[in-house]
Amino acid sequence: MKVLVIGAGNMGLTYAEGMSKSKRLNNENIMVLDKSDEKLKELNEISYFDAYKELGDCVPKADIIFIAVKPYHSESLFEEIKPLLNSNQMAVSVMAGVTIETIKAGTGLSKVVRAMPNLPAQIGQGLTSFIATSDVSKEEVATVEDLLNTTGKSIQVESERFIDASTGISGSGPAYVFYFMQSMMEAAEKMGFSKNDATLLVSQTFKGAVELFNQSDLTPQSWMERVASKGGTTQAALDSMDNNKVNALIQEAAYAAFNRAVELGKQ
Ligand SMILES: NC(=O)C1=CN([C@@H]2O[C@H](COP(=O)(O)OP(=O)(O)OC[C@H]3O[C@@H](n4cnc5c(N)ncnc54)[C@H](O)[C@@H]3O)[C@@H](O)[C@H]2O)C=CC1
Ligand SMILES: O=C(O)[C@@H]1CCC=N1
Repeated sequence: MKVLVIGAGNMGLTYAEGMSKSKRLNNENIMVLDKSDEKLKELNEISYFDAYKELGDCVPKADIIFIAVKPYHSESLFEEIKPLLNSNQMAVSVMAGVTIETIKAGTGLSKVVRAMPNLPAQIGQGLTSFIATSDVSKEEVATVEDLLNTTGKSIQVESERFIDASTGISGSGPAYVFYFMQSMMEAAEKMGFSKNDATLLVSQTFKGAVELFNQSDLTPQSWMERVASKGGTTQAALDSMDNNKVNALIQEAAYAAFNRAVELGKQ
């Protein structure tokens, strides 16, 4: 089995690296293509795959083609790639908002997997949601699942709506966490801490809180109650967040990403 990754950016390279550790593939079976010359120089330095610039040199050899270009580059890529594909090949797209219908029409392929990963995939801690068309066999789904899991965990969803929904939760979600971290670091610096200390105070707090949560069966609400003493400091902060409707605003933000994914799919 040979896998080709098209688009060697954050996501494409992450998958290429993850898959290089898969028992299903060895390095000669992984091909990576990027159209940027600068990127190509970088790719040629990496030993765990073969780098390509021309679609014609690698697309016909691939069984599975991972598409990891930006959504707005998909149309031109589809035009170039379509004449080179055959019906036995499978496309796995990680592009936000690009629907299965669009991928099928653009590539002419009927075996299509649409996936939504997230950035922690870079350290093997990603979460990918995915859905496969009915032409993808059970064995092929298992293969794709194994490949996706080289970057973390995955869930197979029932309908494409959940791919767009998971874009609003897990796909874009790491940015919400960074947003919260940034705000807390700014508050720490305003209180007089150095940048280094502010960074440590916040990063270790996030790490510890997530680890506590992961090692228990408790809900976030229960953990909040364990931190907060009646009439104490945490309650003052939580009340401030409630008064400012932070919960509703976070949910609104997640829906904004979900809606944007749906909107991208209509373009
Ligand atoms: N960055 C993230 O956290 C996530 C990104 N995604 C999706 O992954 C996809 C890629 O995102 P990133 O890796 O962040 O983008 P990126 O900009 O880092 O990488 C895209 C790469 O594709 C290359 N490229 C563009 N057109 C090409 C073509 N026709 N042929 C070959 N290579 C081409 C570019 O040179 C670039 O190296 C996007 O569609 C995005 O929606 C999905 C989930 C999370
Ligand atoms: O912002 C984006 O459109 C992509 C999809 C999820 C994370 N990054």
